[in-house]
Parts: sequence; structure tokens; C-alpha cells
Amino acid sequence: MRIGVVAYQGSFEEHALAVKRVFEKIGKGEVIPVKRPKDLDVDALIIPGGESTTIGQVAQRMGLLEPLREKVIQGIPVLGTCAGAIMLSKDVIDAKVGKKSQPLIGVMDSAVVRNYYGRQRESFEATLDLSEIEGGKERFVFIRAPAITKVWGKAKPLASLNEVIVMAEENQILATTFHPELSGSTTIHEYFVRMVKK
Ligand SMILES: NC(=O)CC[C@H](N)C(=O)O
Repeated sequence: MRIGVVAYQGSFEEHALAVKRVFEKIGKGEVIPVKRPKDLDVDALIIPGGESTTIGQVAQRMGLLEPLREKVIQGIPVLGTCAGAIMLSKDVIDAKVGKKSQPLIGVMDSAVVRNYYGRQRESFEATLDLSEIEGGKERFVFIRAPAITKVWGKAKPLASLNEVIVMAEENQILATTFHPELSGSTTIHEYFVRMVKK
């Protein structure tokens, strides 16, 4: 199994490490940094947290955005965390400035509000109940996190925090508003690898 991690900006190295830890457990697998369309020869993709405007603009400039969107539409499994979840969502607004145009993949039936938690709580830790993906209660970090304010169609919520959706999936798309790659736990990455195997 080859998992590609979009590697322009943000926490792509931490994602690569988390995936490598899962691959060590199951005995095989390769992590590929994805920067150009030619890097897209992979079985699954991760779009990391960072700054969604930056990741989107660089992806557009590198000619990656269109082929990436094509791949996701064709059904490649994809995990988007934080900025990655923003990139995947169809409906994106910023908590402060509202609608603002930015390059997106825009395929998931979800509405996202960027920087939802505002200034005081720009970054915080919270305990999440992962029972929907056969996990327990774990602590995760939220960094200037968005919120998934709505899902529709085939998208369904997998975890919430104070009634705000923090993890959702739609077919082979998995989105989290928090940073599983910074938690030291590999529960989310293991779940994603199981999705890829299906
Ligand atoms: N940690 C993150 O990925 C933050 C996301 C960032 N606030 C954005 O809107 O793109």
C-alpha cells in the first residue's frame, strides 16, 4: 500500500510518521510525499493541517489541484485534517470574514466554518469519543480549527465536541477538524488504513 501525503506546508511530516507507525504494525506500506501530479500514483492520500489558503494556492500553482480533485472524485481514499478538511468541503466560510474565494477540492457534502473557535481558544485540547470508529476516549489538539457545521447526502458525522462535528466521513473521504498526527495515537490513521484496504 502506498499512501501519499500532500507535502507543501503544515504537518505533513507528522502524518508521514503516524502512517509509518501503522505500516510497521502491519508489516508493509510506503509513504510518498506528494507535490506534483506525477506523485499521485498512490492508493490513498492525506491532506494535512496547515493553512488551507496556502495549501490550495500552492497546489493550484503546481498543477496538482485538478488531478487531485479528479482522483478523489474517482474514489481514492482521502484523509483531510484541519486545513485538509477545509480543502475537501463543498461549502467553506470564514468565521470572521464570511465567504472568501480560495482554491478548494470541494467534493465532500459538508459545510465548514474556518477559524470557528476564534481567538481565545485558537488552540486547545479536548477529549473525543471515538466509539463510532471502534476507538475509546482520546485527547486531541485543535489548532485554529474549523468546525463542520453541517453534513448532508452520504456524509455522516463520526465524532462531535459540544454538539459540533469534528470528524465526518463520506464514502472513502474522512475529515477531521483536529490533528490526529500530533496526538501520539494512531487510532485515526489505523482507521484510515482500514478504509484503504476495503
Ligand atoms: N491547523 C489548521 O490546519 C488550521 C486551519 C487554518 N485555520 C485554515 O483556515 O486553513
